[in-house]
Amino acid sequence: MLEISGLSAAYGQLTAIRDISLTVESGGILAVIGANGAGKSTLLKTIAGQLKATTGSIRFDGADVTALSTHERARRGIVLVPEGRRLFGSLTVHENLQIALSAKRSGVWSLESVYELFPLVAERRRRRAGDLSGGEQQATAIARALIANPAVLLLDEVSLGLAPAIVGQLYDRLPLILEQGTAILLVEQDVAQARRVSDEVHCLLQGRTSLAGKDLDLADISRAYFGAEATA
Ligand SMILES: Nc1ncnc2c1ncn2[C@@H]1O[C@H](COP(=O)(O)OP(=O)(O)OP(=O)(O)O)[C@@H](O)[C@H]1O
Repeated sequence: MLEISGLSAAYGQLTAIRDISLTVESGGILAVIGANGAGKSTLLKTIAGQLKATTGSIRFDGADVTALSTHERARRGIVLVPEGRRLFGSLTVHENLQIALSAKRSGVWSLESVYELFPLVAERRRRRAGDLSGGEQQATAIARALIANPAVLLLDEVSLGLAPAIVGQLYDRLPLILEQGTAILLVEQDVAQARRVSDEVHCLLQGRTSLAGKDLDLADISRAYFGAEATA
């Protein structure tokens, strides 16, 4: 469904990702791991169209979307939940979700069904988003993205700043999203979480793929994550 080939992207002179290739199938889940600054967020931003690719291609549902705008990619079903959640803090949870209705594609996800998926978000619907806990905000951000009925959901560091128990609860919802045929590409610094929830792990080191595959050995992941020198 999503096929990235030889993808590179840069901020001015700084090339942040180089020659990345990966594939995510419909209903599949792939986790991108790596240390701070490895290029994980850059990869998601480039796939979502917020950053222009300098080389390589992004194919989605059989079409080349590399040159399309963020808006057009979203219309086709590529939806990003950015790092930091970016909710409208002064609006209620319900209002934040209502805004997403304007970008709604057809599918099972609606206000009712995302409230069912995240009962805590439903309970907090009349609260200002800025007053919610980090976990509640993250659930709201995922709910907002789902309302668009994405074909592929890009999740940037769901666990950032959250207690492990909350992260576990959020990740436990993912199989219900995958069941609908949505693919998920997520970024995660926590290797154990990444391995637990994904079919496949893709490790970045200084912008390049250092390891990728299924059922990877922990020692290999550690070398790929930190670089060979760090573990030597
Ligand atoms: N807006 C930007 N302008 C310039 N350089 C940037 C920008 N955003 C990121 N970078 C640089 O690009 C590289 C990759 O950053 P990126 O945020 O993609 O890494 P990351 O793996 O997501 O790390 P983190 O876990 O810290 O978010 C880093 O060297 C970073 O300093």
